[in-house]
Amino acid sequence: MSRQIVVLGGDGIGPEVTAAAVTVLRSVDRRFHLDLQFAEHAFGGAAIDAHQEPLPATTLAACQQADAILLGAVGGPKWANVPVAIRPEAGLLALRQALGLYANVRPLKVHEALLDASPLKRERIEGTDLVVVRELTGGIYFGRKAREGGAAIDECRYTVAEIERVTRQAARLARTRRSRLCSVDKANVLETSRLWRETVTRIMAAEFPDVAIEHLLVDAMAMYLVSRPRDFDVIVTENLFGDVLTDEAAAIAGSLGVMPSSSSGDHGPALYEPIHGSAPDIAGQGVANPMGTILSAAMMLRHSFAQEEAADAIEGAVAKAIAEGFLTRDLGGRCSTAEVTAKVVSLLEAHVKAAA
Ligand SMILES: NC(=O)c1ccc[n+]([C@@H]2O[C@H](COP(=O)([O-])OP(=O)(O)OC[C@H]3O[C@@H](n4cnc5c(N)ncnc54)[C@H](O)[C@@H]3O)[C@@H](O)[C@H]2O)c1
Ligand SMILES: CC(C)[C@H](C(=O)O)[C@@H](O)C(=O)O
Ligand SMILES: [Mg+2]
Repeated sequence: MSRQIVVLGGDGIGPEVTAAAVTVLRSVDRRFHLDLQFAEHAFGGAAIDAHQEPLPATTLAACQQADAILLGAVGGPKWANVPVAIRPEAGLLALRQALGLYANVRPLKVHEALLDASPLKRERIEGTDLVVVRELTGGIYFGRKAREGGAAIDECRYTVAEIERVTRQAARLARTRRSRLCSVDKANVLETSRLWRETVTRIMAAEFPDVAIEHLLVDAMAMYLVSRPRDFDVIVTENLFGDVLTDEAAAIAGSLGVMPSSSSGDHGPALYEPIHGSAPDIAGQGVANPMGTILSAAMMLRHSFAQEEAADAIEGAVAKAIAEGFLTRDLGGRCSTAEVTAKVVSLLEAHVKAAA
């Protein structure tokens, strides 16, 4: 049974990091016989250039029929002035919405060898192991947007059902970990946040009495995340807060370049992408850190294809490459994208031979 993976490289360093992850997946495939098939499709700014729209119908149809999707990143200065409705980022939001990918899982585990790559003190961050579950298809990102008179409007709207389903995903994930959930909102000011807090409280009491729940305001959370990150297990929050807090969390990991993610809904294929953007400042130089995308590919093997062993092998190889100092510039190293990728592949091959 072959597995169809749609690859959306996108823009800037996007195609560089997806190519690295595909190289790693092909290597794993040779050892674990997963029968992975890859098909690349136009997306983001590259699709605007070729087809005048960031999410062409053919790309969306291919994604809908895929078993999983691997995405690099979209956007960049070249498309800064295209009409808002067809910006590269609008294509990404449209894809998330069309596929119903409401639960975006962004894990953060600090690697021992990267403790000094973080701007934070090592004794504060050592042992950090948390996951942010970011609501991805609601909130201010998808509300009504308008210009009226001299003003601009971005409506923030959440339904009870949207909050319930992401809470359940986060609580189920917490059960597989340390059974602690922290819900982040701004319930002292926002009506959507008051509904968020009420709903999370009700679902947790009724369905997850075994999972400890705490509620924090987002401004305090922004501070706790860097002052006591070890205290958190699973964090659940709305779309915009999750976007901001996870880039902040990347500073704990050492770089945005190492943070993976998965986005899934109740049906259909899930999407896997690093949390970083197209990094126009380093695009085309061959120095992008491919680890976030490679680790996203490991999440794909685990969650979409139930290939625990293959996923563990990739994560183990990335950890070993880090421990042996095969690092790109963002982590203080001198390796190119290709050198890091080749190292991960050679460690994977050695690992599989040793296990055989
Ligand atoms: N999911 C996505 O497609 C996505 C996510 C975030 C931003 N964006 C878009 O990307 C464009 C650039 O945004 P930005 O500059 O604010 O954020 P960015 O994440 O692209 O870059 C921020 C900084 O981190 C560095 N960086 C990011 N990923 C890296 C990697 N893998 N290796 C080494 N360094 C890395 C960059 O060089 C830059 O200095 C914008 O158009 C934005 O909308 C897209
Ligand atoms: C590019 C942008 C639309 C996107 C977001 O805000 O969701 C990005 O920052 C992310 O974190 O995936
Ligand atoms: Mg972001």
